[in-house]
Amino acid sequence: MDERGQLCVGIDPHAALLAEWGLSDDIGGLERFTRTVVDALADRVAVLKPQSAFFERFGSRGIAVLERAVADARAAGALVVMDAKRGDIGSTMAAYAGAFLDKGAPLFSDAVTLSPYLGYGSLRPALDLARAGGAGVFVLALTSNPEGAEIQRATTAAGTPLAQTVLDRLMAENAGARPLGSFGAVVGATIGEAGVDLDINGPLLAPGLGAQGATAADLPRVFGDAVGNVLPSASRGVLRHGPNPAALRAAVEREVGEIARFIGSGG
Ligand SMILES: O=C(O)c1cc(=O)[nH]c(=O)n1[C@@H]1O[C@H](COP(=O)(O)O)[C@@H](O)[C@H]1O
Repeated sequence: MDERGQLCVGIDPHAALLAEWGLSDDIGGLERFTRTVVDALADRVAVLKPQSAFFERFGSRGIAVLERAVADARAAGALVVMDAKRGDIGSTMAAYAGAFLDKGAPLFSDAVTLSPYLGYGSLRPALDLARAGGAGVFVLALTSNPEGAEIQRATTAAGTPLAQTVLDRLMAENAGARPLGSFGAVVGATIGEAGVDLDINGPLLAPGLGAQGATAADLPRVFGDAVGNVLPSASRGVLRHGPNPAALRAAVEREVGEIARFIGSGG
């Protein structure tokens, strides 16, 4: 983020975007779309975040496109966050961890998104494997969608919002790490004032810029003092500028500039 600016670009090959780019909604279109985004941006954005679902829908050939995108993006110097939002009982979580956080796995990524709503402790195998291998995780806390609050802001018997309990656990995970720990939280840029303590000594992935209506100007209000640790993320808001690589790069440059203007950083 210091070197390349505070922005994550999501790779979300929606059928509608493939059509806008003049591509067919098939494996050939998926491959072309993904290759274009990685070639245009992986040497300049801090983080690329492929959304696994858009690749899974094409079966094994889609997964092969995803594998290549991850490898190429990392080779070009971008960090890759695999947006898989996995969550399961611990024994199955160990297999998900193996799929995304084991250095020898075909989909090994720098970090993976996880859902803690089967209980934070169920994520332990992934947290441990990330720690052992120098990778990271982003755990959902307050998601960008309006439906999230009903669960995430519900309070425990002690009166603590559930999202705060997740953030507290992440803070404990990151204790003592400098400059930041590898155990991040997902907090949508769309949620208004967060109303929770975001001081987790870890990165805060903030999707919702662009297509979901948030802008860089919202970041200081949502994140307060933690805004320096925010990794704002946009998918469609950047991707809609394709397929011209120069236009994709220009869109990224504009967004990084806007973010720097409002949060005083940006590489
Ligand atoms: O984990 C995520 O990345 C995520 C968390 C969240 O709270 N909200 C959210 O939109 N996302 C993902 O971020 C991307 C947002 O895409 P756009 O709305 O096109 O920018 C999608 O891939 C979502 O799955």
